[in-house]
Amino acid sequence: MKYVIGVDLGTSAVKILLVNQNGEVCKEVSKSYSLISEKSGYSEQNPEDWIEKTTLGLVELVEEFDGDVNNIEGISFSGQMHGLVLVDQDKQVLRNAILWNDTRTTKQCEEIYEVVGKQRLLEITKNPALEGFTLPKILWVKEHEPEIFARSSVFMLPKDYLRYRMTGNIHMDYSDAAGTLLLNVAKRGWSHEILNLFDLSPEFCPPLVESHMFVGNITAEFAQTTGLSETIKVFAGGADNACGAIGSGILSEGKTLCSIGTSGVVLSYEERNDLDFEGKVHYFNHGEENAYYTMGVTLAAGYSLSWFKETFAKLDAFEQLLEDIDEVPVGSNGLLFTPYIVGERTPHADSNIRGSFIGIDAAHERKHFVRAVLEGITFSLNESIEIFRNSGKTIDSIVSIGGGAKNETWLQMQADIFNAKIERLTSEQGPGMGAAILAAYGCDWFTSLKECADVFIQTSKTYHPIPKNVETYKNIFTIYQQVYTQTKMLNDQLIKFRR
Ligand SMILES: Nc1ncnc2c1ncn2[C@@H]1O[C@H](COP(=O)(O)OP(=O)(O)O)[C@@H](O)[C@H]1O
Ligand SMILES: O=C(CO)[C@@H](O)[C@H](O)COP(=O)(O)O
Repeated sequence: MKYVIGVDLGTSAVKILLVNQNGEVCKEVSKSYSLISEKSGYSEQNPEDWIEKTTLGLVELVEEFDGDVNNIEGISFSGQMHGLVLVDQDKQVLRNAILWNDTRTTKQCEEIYEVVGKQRLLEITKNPALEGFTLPKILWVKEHEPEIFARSSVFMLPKDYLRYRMTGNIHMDYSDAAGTLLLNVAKRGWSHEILNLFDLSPEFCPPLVESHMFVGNITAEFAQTTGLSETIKVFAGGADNACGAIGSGILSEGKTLCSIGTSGVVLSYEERNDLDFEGKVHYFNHGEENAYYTMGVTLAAGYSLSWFKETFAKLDAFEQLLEDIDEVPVGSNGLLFTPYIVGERTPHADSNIRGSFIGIDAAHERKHFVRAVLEGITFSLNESIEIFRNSGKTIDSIVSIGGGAKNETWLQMQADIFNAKIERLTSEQGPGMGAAILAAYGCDWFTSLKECADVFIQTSKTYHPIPKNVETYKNIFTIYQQVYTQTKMLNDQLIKFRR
């Protein structure tokens, strides 16, 4: 039997899957790392933590593998998007990576609109200037840490840096490059127009490759440290959402994905690169050649739940925290939560807005708050689904993945709030599975990603909307949608008190 490895370099942890030729997950390893948040709006990670934890994970995986390591033929990657890693001439990391959920760059986003023009930016990159994207982070370092910027020779995204440390080769794939605001998404090349406008040289950007492309072997040193074979083929990999889509079979028109990780996304496959969503949703290159996807993003989806757990129930596991939410009726007895705890992206691109609990009653217990958090996150994702439906898409069936797909009540809640059938897969590790599929296709086990996905991916359970709940949630959703506008001004006034 042959095997491939899918590495998902997430925000909360690196998750590594060993998958055989039948698509069975033979081993799963997860190693977590933390976020560094110096002040409100800042979110960083030390790239060395990614290397250390991935290496540890691979060592564990190889140690517990009872087959011949030479049969582990390929490895590929899925990575948290947009994070800026800057290295110098000697490829030494110059500062912590600034992550996708860091919102310090509102001023740089305004500068991008002024310099490029909003319409032109949309024409080239298909996306608006959002704090989370990479170009604003590059401009922030240029302005605030000029001595660091002057020493930088090339930028990378998180999984590209990990792959560089494993192979010694630097590349970036189209699906991840699409989230930098430096790529001409339709023409699939770095935008020299945008690079010139910001005085950035083309050498600052890594060579572009397809996600399934072979980009080298691991170094002898990395092979020795991990126990992997030096002959293992390394394939580029993709953005976590592109990989999540591949790993959930979102490889043809009409397929929709809901992924609840640290962030939450609703994503739809697009064959075409010339649709106009006016920047209301993200429009990126897929990990499949010449395909695209559109996507709405809730910045703090799983993060809202983990924030609640860390703050109010540190010692409980997620399973314990969620064990009594079934006792709380739909609508959490009038308690409403908005998950804007680090600002928001879709539909309100607003780095200043913050979350709220509305309707706190003396009768509410912890379980009501927990259920309200889950409902608020799901309402936020439903706003993206509404945008897709309003643009003419039919969304009646959604594949749900990510940490959020671990809980049955939450899956039923998704069916009821989205008013769509929810499919849970045998593994909720969509991005890791997508990376494994890229490696399997790269190894020529299959003639297309789709053929591989058909073998590797199975639905384990389907959740159907319950009409009575759908009706209740519809009514509460209209109240939820008002909270943003009703609390916007209050939050703006509170900014000066944030640290
Ligand atoms: N048992 C569980 N039930 C529901 N949600 C969970 C559970 N375990 C983890 N989560 C949620 O999943 C999130 C992590 O999901 P994951 O897909 O691993 O994220 P990432 O790829 O961003 O690292 C956590 O923030 C948490 O909110
Ligand atoms: O910023 C985005 C997408 O634009 C995020 O989806 C990141 O890619 C992080 O993903 P998770 O760690 O939540 O999976």
